[in-house]
Amino acid sequence: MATASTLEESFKENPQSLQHILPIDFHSIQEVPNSHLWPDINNSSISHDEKNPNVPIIDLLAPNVVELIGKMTFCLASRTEGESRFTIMDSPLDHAKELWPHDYQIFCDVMENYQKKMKALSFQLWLLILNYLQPYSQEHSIKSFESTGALQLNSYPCCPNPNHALGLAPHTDSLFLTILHQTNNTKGLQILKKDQVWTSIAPVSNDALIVNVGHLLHILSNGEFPSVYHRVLVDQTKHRVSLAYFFGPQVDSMIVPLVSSKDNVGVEPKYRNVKVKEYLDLKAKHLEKVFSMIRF
Ligand SMILES: O=C(O)CCC(=O)C(=O)O
Ligand SMILES: [Fe+2]
Repeated sequence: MATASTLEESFKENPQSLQHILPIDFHSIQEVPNSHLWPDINNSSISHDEKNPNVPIIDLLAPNVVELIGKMTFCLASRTEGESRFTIMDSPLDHAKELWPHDYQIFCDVMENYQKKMKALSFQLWLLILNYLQPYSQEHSIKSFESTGALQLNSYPCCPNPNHALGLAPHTDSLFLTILHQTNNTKGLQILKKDQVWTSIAPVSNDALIVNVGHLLHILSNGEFPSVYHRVLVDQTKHRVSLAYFFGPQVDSMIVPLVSSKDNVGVEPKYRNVKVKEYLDLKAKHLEKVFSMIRF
């Protein structure tokens, strides 16, 4: 089998995460079909907490931004869900031409511009995080690594029975950071807090973005920036759309837990070194169990 050398090839080689998506016609259904029922969405051990959790809101222009970034304890992060997804890597041109043969340019321009802005923002956040993790490091190799990114457009149609269906099943994101924009002022995103309570993350304002830590940053930071389980609920009357920009390293990079900063002297790495490609393959096969597979 050919070895993937880009994120895009790696996604194509590992389509497992899409295998259990069963498309349904949202216009014709009156009830959630059995294939899409989730029996325990609001059961007692996993309750639905409406209060906004203690998610830090960080102004990137604040003078103490590096310190504030270090306080990020919640960050955002199977799918037989009632959701549609469209993933864009680099140019959406081919897909857009198929969808709108005569009118694809505006969409492409907006998407390319959005990706460019998200890439720049991700890189800015990435440097702040590295400055926090390794404040005294002269090591520039990880700071100047080649990044990759993908933009995913998520659409969650109204659902006749939102208590028995999920928009997106519980998962953690894989790469370094996900920058999420929720539109229409419609909530749906929930994170699993340490006490095992699912908690809604309502949109704060139109110009606030949600930053979610992915598994690879969790490993690189030796657990200092933990990735968080999250899922998406659906709504009976509101259609929700979100844009998730995934930012990460090239698939041939090696992720080595950073344990050499001043504060971390004497700290043992909790995870073994892992190549991004190997990690993505393991995650595609074993989903969330991948974490225990690379933990010491
Ligand atoms: O739609 C959302 O709020 C979350 C999307 C998400 O978690 C993902 O695309 O990985
Ligand atoms: Fe996610």
